[in-house]
Amino acid sequence: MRLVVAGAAGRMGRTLVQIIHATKGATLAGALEHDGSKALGQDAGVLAGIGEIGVAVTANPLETLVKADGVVDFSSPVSTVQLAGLAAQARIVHVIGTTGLSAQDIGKIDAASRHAVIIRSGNMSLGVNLLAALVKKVAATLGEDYDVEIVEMHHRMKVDAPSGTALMMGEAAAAGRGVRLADVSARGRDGHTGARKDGDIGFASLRGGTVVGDHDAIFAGPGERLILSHKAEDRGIFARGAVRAVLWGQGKKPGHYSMADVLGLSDI
Ligand SMILES: NC(=O)C1=CN([C@@H]2O[C@H](COP(=O)(O)OP(=O)(O)OC[C@H]3O[C@@H](n4cnc5c(N)ncnc54)[C@H](OP(=O)(O)O)[C@@H]3O)[C@@H](O)[C@H]2O)C=CC1
Ligand SMILES: O=C(O)C1=N[C@H](C(=O)O)C[C@H](O)C1
Repeated sequence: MRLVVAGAAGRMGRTLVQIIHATKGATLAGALEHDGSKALGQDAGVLAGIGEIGVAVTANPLETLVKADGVVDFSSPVSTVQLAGLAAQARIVHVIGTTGLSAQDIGKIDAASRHAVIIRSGNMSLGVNLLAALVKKVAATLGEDYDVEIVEMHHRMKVDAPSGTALMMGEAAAAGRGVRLADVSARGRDGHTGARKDGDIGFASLRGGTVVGDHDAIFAGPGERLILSHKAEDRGIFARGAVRAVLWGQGKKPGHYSMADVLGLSDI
């Protein structure tokens, strides 16, 4: 499968170039960055630390996508929404790892998925997707006597909060309780907030150093706490998941899929 990496000079982009290069059945057909990026014209393999592979970074998405079967995209919300439209025109698979998307952005991605196979997840790792299924089950079992708080920590360069993974955990807990996350979400507590509201799902975000991604879903009940935890140690877990997703997507019907679909976890 001929693949394009969007955000090719970024932390995830460089990891993806390494993983695609090492994956049988996948070849790197293009590397995208934004207009004005310092990486334009550089070899994507050199940027990724694997030596020259003959794929230069460009800022021409249309020209690049028409020569590909799929695009793996960990870039920025503006770029991801634009690429979803172009992937739909080119009828190729679009894997979206970008987080910090607004409801409006997701609406546009939904519209593009009428013509393209789009696989989107706030976290592409096997461990986190399994954890989300467990969070749903535990939330359904414990009910509202146990307060749910989601705590995440990431490296100092991360630009969005709460993380996409934290929101996935929140969605899973809300689904387990049969409520909408938007109705019960408590974010950014500060000052005299009053006591916690029954049924709230709370979020707290920490930033610092080089932390790849830590997430805890805490169920705090009367006299005990249950904590479901995931610690990412290497970005390779996200990149391998994304490559697995794009290969899975080839030949599927157009639609907006999740990593749970790819991993066969949707029914848990
Ligand atoms: N779903 C998952 O499993 C995971 C998701 N992520 C998410 O992926 C995204 C990227 O993360 P990370 O790699 O750490 O971030 P980086 O900032 O290191 O990488 C993003 C890259 O995309 C580039 N970019 C910005 N705009 C465009 C554009 N219009 N076209 C092409 N490239 C563009 C950036 O360029 P510049 O720096 O010059 O702005 C940068 O090189 C984030 O949203 C993050 O939360 C991260 C890890 C796992
Ligand atoms: O920006 C990151 O680094 C990460 N982003 C994703 C998120 O927002 O949850 C996934 C992972 O935690 C790393």
